[in-house]
Amino acid sequence: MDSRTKGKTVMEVGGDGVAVITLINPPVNSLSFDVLYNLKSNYEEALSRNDVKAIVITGAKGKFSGGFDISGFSEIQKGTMKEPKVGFISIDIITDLLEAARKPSVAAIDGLALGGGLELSMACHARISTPGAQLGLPELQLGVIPGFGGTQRLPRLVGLTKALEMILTSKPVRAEEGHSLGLIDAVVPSAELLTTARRWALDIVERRKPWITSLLKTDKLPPLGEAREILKFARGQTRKQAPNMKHPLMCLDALEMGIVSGPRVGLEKEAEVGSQVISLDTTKGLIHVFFSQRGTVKVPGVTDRGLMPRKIKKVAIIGGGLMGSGIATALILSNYPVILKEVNEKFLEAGIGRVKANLQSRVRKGSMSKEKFEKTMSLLKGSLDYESFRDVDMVIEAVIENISLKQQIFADLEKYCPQHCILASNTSTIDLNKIGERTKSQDRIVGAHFFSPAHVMPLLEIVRTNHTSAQVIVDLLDVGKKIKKTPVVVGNCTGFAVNRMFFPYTQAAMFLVERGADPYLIDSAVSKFGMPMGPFRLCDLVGFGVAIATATQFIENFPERTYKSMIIPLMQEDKRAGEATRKGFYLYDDKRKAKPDPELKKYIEKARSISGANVDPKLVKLSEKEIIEMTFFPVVNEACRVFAEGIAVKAADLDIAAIMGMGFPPYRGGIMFWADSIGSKYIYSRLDEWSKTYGDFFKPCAFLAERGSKGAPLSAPVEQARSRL
Ligand SMILES: C[C@H](O)CC(=O)SCCNC(=O)CCNC(=O)[C@H](O)C(C)(C)COP(=O)(O)OP(=O)(O)OC[C@H]1O[C@@H](n2cnc3c(N)ncnc32)[C@H](O)[C@@H]1OP(=O)(O)O
Repeated sequence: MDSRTKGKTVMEVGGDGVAVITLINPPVNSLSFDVLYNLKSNYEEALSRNDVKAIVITGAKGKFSGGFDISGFSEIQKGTMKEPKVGFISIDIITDLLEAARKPSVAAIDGLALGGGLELSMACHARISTPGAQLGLPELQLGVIPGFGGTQRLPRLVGLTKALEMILTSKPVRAEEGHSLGLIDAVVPSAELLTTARRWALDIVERRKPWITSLLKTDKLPPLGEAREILKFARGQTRKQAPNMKHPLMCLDALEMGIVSGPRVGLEKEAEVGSQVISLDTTKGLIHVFFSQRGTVKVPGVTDRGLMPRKIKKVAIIGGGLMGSGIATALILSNYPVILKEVNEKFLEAGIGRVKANLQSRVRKGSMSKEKFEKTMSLLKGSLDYESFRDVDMVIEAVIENISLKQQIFADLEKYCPQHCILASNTSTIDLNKIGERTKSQDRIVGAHFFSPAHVMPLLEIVRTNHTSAQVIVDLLDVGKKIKKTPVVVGNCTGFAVNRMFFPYTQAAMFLVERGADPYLIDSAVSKFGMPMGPFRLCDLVGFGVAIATATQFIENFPERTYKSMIIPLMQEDKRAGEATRKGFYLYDDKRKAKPDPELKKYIEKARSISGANVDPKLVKLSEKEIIEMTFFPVVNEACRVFAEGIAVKAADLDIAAIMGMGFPPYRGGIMFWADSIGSKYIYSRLDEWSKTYGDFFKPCAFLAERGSKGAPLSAPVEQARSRL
């Protein structure tokens, strides 16, 4: 393969008259323009050759295709690649050359057919699949739309409602379900895939099997009036669920056009919309997230050294509280045998009870069978001492945030655990060097910071000190992958990446409220921006105990830039501690529904009198845009510090950490990507102005000042920074 080309196809014509075209573009046989143009040439040749009666398309090495080559979108966005004529791939090649050909095509699907891969197969006249293959149109998740005819062919094959579900949720179905839906014609074992597909193709030629053109099917489509109602409902839901995104509605436009005006017009609309969405900001953000998420496991100096992960056969967890039990749940769900250690029978029972409850909720929702529940629970053993730690490969400490307690635990672990055992702490804020002060084997100490609830939240912050060995990081990256978390490797500091970046977020909100801004308007603006909830609702959710403990760590470590507000401590004095006490910034009813509380004013006024802050008429009337800037630019500022200090190796890691750890909207690409979309110059100038008026809390850091003065992107690599990693 030419090093400049991306992938190819090969065609082999058998003595039976079937031309087998294989898509080759490792690792997922994505459809790059090179692959697509090769496919076109193969078709032209196959159609002109007298010895070819039918065509089978398949993918190399057990994968049909993961869809269009997503890096092609990035290149079009950057202008480094020219987009082909609108409709060239979907209409000229896939529809007019392939689907309308005089010779039939059969798709032989192994492993997966996603996005453009499934669309290509739907233009074939039959689809044969291996068991368990994943079939789906996940394009909306990337900010694009199915652009190779998927908006037209999927509803015609599986019906409108199911097609909408598959497209709008981006969730794939398995081959077996695809078969019952009519998307797949037969499911056969991998070893029989090609022979079945060849025979099927010849059967179509001989008219022993039907020659079906998906685009012309109408039997699965509802009558027009009903279709319009279904689409109207889908639009309403989409507007509610994705209010800041245009592309899902644009996708529905293409789908509806095909139903109302016929599939050819639909294809044209799809091609037009497909081209328009590429330049949307939300699309740029989502595509950046796709690659950044996969990039977190590439850690320079660690994953490029040829180290292989060691097998972790057994894990011990110390502490069965909310975090410990959540981590235990995540591990046993991925088949790791786990020992859960507690200090007494009562706590141990409670810890095991929490794990049980986590799994039972899956049984109740129908996502886990009773047998699987029993089997999974059998992987968990309780313990009150360290005797059973003699053969564990990894320990995760998850006790309360008390430094001397953790130091004692780590010193004990060194005595009981085998030499190779990884010693991890789930601390969310405490410096790991302090935790390991009384431990000799510093190279085995690492942070494994999960987010609550640990069995649900997708992020795992892997924290390394100057001493942590590369092997330990490689091992933990592998565990992270096995328990289906996205790991981000960060350096050691108070709060690590996520908590540190986001500590100014709540503080900025407190600052604004003490100066007269309405907390409920702040929450509403932040929710509209795309966060799952605003800062005040979040404080209520995590509870004021946690909020105060975290704030204390920051006040101690970064006093020069901490805004100290008394609002939370004053409320806590009155036994208002958040959602758990049914009162915090909001009042909560039996169903935990939040409603504003007029009494809140009292606490704000009292806090104001303690801090000596005055109501500022400018801040009372902030627009939503200004609220977002004043709450998130301090976050950007802290993210810049984290990046400049080398706590994160890549700005993109901070994007993923913000999205997965704090719920920053993925379609904004993450905190640094979003900041760059606004521009460092503007962010710097706003923070600089506020710091002059309101103090050092807003003071731009040196990194931001330097990049802002030049208008340079914040995400560009830090060359000179002394990495702490
Ligand atoms: C016009 C059309 O309608 C538009 C489209 O088709 S858009 C594309 C639609 N397809 C998708 O969204 C599928 C995206 N891919 C995936 O979901 C997953 O990669 C997968 C399920 C295919 C495989 O998952 P998994 O085995 O865990 O491997 P994963 O780590 O995700 O990917 C392996 C590599 O393939 C790359 N890759 C996967 N799909 C790709 C694609 N469609 N284009 C380019 N690269 C792709 C990944 O970036 C990664 O590269 P790396 O090793 O250099 O980091």
